[in-house]
Amino acid sequence: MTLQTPAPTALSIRNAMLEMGDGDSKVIALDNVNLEVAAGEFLAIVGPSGSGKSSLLAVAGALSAPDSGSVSVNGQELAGLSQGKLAAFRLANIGFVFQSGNLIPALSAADQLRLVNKLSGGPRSFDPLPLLESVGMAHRASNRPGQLSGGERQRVGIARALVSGAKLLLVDEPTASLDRARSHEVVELLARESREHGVATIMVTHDHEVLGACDRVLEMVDGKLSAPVSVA
Ligand SMILES: Nc1ncnc2c1ncn2[C@@H]1O[C@H](COP(=O)(O)OP(=O)(O)OP(=O)(O)O)[C@@H](O)[C@H]1O
Repeated sequence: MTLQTPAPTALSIRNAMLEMGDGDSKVIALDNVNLEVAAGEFLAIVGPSGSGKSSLLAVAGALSAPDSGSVSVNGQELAGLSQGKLAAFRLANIGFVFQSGNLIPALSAADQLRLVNKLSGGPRSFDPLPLLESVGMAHRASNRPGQLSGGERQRVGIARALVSGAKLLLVDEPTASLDRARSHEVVELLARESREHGVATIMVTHDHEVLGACDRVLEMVDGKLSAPVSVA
């Protein structure tokens, strides 16, 4: 009999509460949220507009602190870290991928990755090609974003998010501007990168067509995370 060691927890959120706005327009964006995501797991979060999905990504990514509750990433409790330490921790441990890929227009695909390596204090000998190769973009390494399709930009954005060896990847609506075939390609790529690199990936999406590639799907409603959603 082989005993499998459980994958380490990459993200742990406990009893997180977050209010947004003030006075009469105050809303509870996160209402006692509890979430654990294991290394290598690909989790999708769905839910209506305004239900708190972006707020959850912001808290998981150390971009906002919850009003109460705790967040830890790779075993590091985030509360109590100074702003400087938090920024360095974020750069080394958390990758972000946004809707449009969020690439810098003037830089080639290879230079997008080189810049992140430099900012995160990576090795001088860093070679962007293997990562670009892993997302199927090595042949476009010297192209700038304006010379790439939406799906290709997303691939470069995913490679860039993995440059510093981040073990937590936060992905916001990666397929919003893509057609069905490219959406599937991008989400399959996220699934593969999560598995192969042991990265915990949380993807917020409205695109129910791509949920089959995810290990787990949760729904957010009125700031609360529901039980798992079946995607069978
Ligand atoms: N800067 C802000 N000031 C006040 N309220 C805010 C602010 N940002 C978000 N909210 C409110 O917090 C709640 C959660 O918003 P959030 O952006 O997390 O939802 P979402 O599920 O990501 O929505 P969408 O799917 O439309 O992107 C909403 O009621 C929203 O109106």
